Amino acid sequence: MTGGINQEIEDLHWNLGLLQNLEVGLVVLDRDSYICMWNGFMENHSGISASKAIHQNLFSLYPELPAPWLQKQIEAVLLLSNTAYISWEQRPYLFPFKSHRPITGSAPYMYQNVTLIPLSSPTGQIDHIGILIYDVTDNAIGQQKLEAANQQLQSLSRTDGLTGLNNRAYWQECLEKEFDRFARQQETSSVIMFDIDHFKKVNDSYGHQAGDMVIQTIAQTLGQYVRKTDIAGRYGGEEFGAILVGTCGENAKVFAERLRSAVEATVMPYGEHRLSVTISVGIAEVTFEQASALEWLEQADQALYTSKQNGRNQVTRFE
Ligand SMILES: Nc1nc2c(ncn2[C@@H]2O[C@H](COP(=O)(O)OP(=O)(O)OP(=O)(O)O)[C@@H](O)[C@H]2O)c(=O)[nH]1
Repeated sequence: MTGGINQEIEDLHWNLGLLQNLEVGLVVLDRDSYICMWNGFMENHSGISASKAIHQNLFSLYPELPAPWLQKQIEAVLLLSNTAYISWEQRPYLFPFKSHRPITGSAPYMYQNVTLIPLSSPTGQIDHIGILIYDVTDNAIGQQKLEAANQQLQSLSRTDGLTGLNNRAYWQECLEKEFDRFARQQETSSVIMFDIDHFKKVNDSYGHQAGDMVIQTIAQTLGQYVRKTDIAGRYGGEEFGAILVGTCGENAKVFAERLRSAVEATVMPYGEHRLSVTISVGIAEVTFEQASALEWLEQADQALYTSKQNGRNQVTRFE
């Protein structure tokens, strides 16, 4: 019998030793949030010894904690007798511990997953709560880096390399979205397409590099003229498009005329040369008669063709 008790005490001693040295934070609170256990991990990262922490109210000891939120979580765990998990994605950390990992030196604090466990007494009553703090800084930083890389990749896959505008595939995707939005919300929009006039001559006379520089300059002008909500793109070699969100055909014509005259007035120095070009523009407003975004685009393209036919350097609205 005595041996049994001795064995139990020994087991308890071992268990406490393990909990004390666990690479996980362990805090046990009573129903009034007074600390009953504060393991080595908590001591190391908080700088507060167990002898100082135990018998203290957690929220008095740690005023930085999000008290109303944590109290609500604790109450729910005690009431429902259910374990609660809080991931770093919901709340990056509970205890404001510094990150000590050398490879994640960029993390200002330790990211934490937190588990709240209801603890029952020998009589079966839930009168304590265990808080486990897992240091997930490496995972969190890894995931954040991956997300940033994905975002960068996505942005690259949508961007035209020469001009920095949206590329054709992404721009067309936006046009389709705008067409669907019109079907749902009936808010008008217009699309403009434009093409640099006699661009072949620029390449032939000054070389491909000069041609590229002209394309970049026109793209910049377009970028300066569109609103933040508009979507500008490079459709092809020297052809551009812009979705003028919430703009009727009449106002799109005013916009296009301004853009046309700005391009005409732009002088582009290239070596000892001063280059200038003009653009032909086509406009189409979205309508219920169009069966698809493609038909909407084709109407703008037809209007652009009319501008070319009628002598270039002009704006035509599809009627
Ligand atoms: N420098 C450069 N040239 C390009 C690029 N993409 C297409 N081009 C050139 O753009 C020219 C387009 O010529 P065309 O389609 O005949 O039209 P244009 O000379 O502009 O004449 P119009 O459109 O009828 O006024 C071709 O010479 C293409 O090689 C590019 O990225 N850079």
